[in-house]
Formats: sequence, C-alpha cells, structure tokens
Amino acid sequence: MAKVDNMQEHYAIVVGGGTGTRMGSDTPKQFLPLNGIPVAMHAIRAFHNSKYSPQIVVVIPSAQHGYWSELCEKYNFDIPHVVASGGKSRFESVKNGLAAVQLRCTDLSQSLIAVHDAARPLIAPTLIDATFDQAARYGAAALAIQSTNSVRLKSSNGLKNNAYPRQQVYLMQTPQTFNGVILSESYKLDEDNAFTDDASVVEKKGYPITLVDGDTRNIKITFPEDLRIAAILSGTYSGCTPDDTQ
Ligand SMILES: Nc1ccn([C@@H]2O[C@H](COP(=O)(O)OP(=O)(O)OP(=O)(O)O)[C@@H](O)[C@H]2O)c(=O)n1
Ligand SMILES: C[C@](O)(CO)[C@H](O)COP(=O)(O)O
Repeated sequence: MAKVDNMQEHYAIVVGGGTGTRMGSDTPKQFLPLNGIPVAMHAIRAFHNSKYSPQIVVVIPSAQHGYWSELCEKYNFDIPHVVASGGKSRFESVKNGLAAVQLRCTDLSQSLIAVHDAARPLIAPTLIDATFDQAARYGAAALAIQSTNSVRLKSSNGLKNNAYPRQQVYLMQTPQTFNGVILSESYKLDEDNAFTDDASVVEKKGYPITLVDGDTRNIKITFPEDLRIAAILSGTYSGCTPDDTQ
C-alpha cells in the first residue's frame, strides 16, 4: 500500500487502559491472544498499515507497562509506539493519550487524531483511512453501523416501551477521528456519565459528528465468546488474517 505524504500530522490513540471486568479473566482482554498475538497488537498493526502511517500512542494501565514490554519482546512486536498510562475511566485514558500526543505534535490545528479501542482487534486499515479522510474534511468522523434488529425505546421510568424507526439508529464503533484542536478542546470538559465514546464528548462541546460506515466485523471484545467470534471473523476480514496463527 502506497504511503501518503501530506501536510497533516496523523496520530492514533489506542486505548487499552481498562481491566476488562466483563471478560472475567485475570489478564485484561487487550493482552489475551487472538490468532497467536495479543488482541491490542492486532489493533496497533492495523493503524501501522493505514496509508497515513499515524504516530501511535498506546494507553496501558501503569501497573502493566512492564508486562506490555515483555509481551512486545515475546512476540517480536516492533511497530513503533509510545506508551501512556491508563486512567480510572476510558475518558481519563483518552486524556492521558492525548497529553502524550500533545507532547509530540508541533501544530494541533494541522493534526488528525484517531481514538480506537485496543479491544477492537479486527479494524481494517481501509476503515481507519476513511475516518482520517472524513475528519480532514469535516473535523469529526466516527465509524457507525445501522441496527439490523428492530428497535424499541423504553420510557425514562422504564414502564413503557415504543417502537422506534431503526433507520435512525446507529451503533457507534471506533476509530473516532478528529482534528486535534477539536479533540483537545472537547477533552477539557468535566467528565460526564453520558460520555460513552469520543463522539459524545466532542458533540457536547458543540461540534457535529460525521458518521462513516463501519463494519459488523469490527467487534469489541467484551465477553469471553467475543474472542471466539473474532477468531472466526478474522478468517474473512482484511483487518486480521489467518497468517497470524501461531
Ligand atoms: N479505564 C479505562 C477503561 C477502558 N479503556 C479502554 O476502552 C476500551 C473500551 O472499553 P471496555 O470494552 O469497556 O473495556 P474495559 O473497561 O476494560 O471492560 P469492562 O467494562 O468489562 O471492565 C477498551 O479497549 C479498554 O481497554 C481504557 O483505556 N481505560
Ligand atoms: C467507545 C465504544 O467502543 C463505542 O461503541 C463503546 O462506547 C465503549 O463502551 P464500553 O461500555 O466502555 O465498552
């Protein structure tokens, strides 16, 4: 794939600062093997293979920085990246990753920053490229897929539910990619329970979000069965190939 040379600086913050409670494993899910290498390494490699070759910041809980170094050595993982410390929430982890980007970036207004869950190993480089392209045009772009199930909305007291037009419902994925000024201004907001992804933070700051077609295979590893599903999907998806099998 030809690499692109333009005036903008491209960055990726891969957030792997969580503990993976729902996975129920002592080892956080981002370090568990998928097709022979840790889940997070698949995500990092996809960014490395993006035509924009972003500089990569990987957010890891500070207690596991040594473990991450050991994993990189064990798997001969030599994709250049900087390690930042995880926070108590995803919001805090992104903030820490952003601080690491800001230390390196010469002009935030000329930068594009993609934020991606380390727990989404099957992301395809072409989708990463698409979010960089749309963020360059519109400032804020996030992957999303339409619901294929019918949708009902519950009332706030939970007593009633009503059918809702599913064509208006989008399920958010990552990466979510932003102009550097937009992302850094937005992450100065106080943390809020309503912030479930980066788009919700940026939107609260007043910026519109452009939706980019995601892929149902870009799953987030959340529960144990997701690792098995990812292993099956990886055989059919360019983001992660069976060549990774150990
Ligand atoms: N304090 C946190 C919490 C989450 N994340 C990252 O955000 C992504 C999405 O979060 P989620 O799937 O909820 O991961 P966990 O918080 O680890 O999982 P759980 O909620 O089951 O504990 C993951 O890559 C996770 O590592 C993070 O960087 N820092
Ligand atoms: C950021 C995210 O992956 C977009 O779908 C999602 O909101 C993370 O949610 P989680 O409950 O923290 O896993």
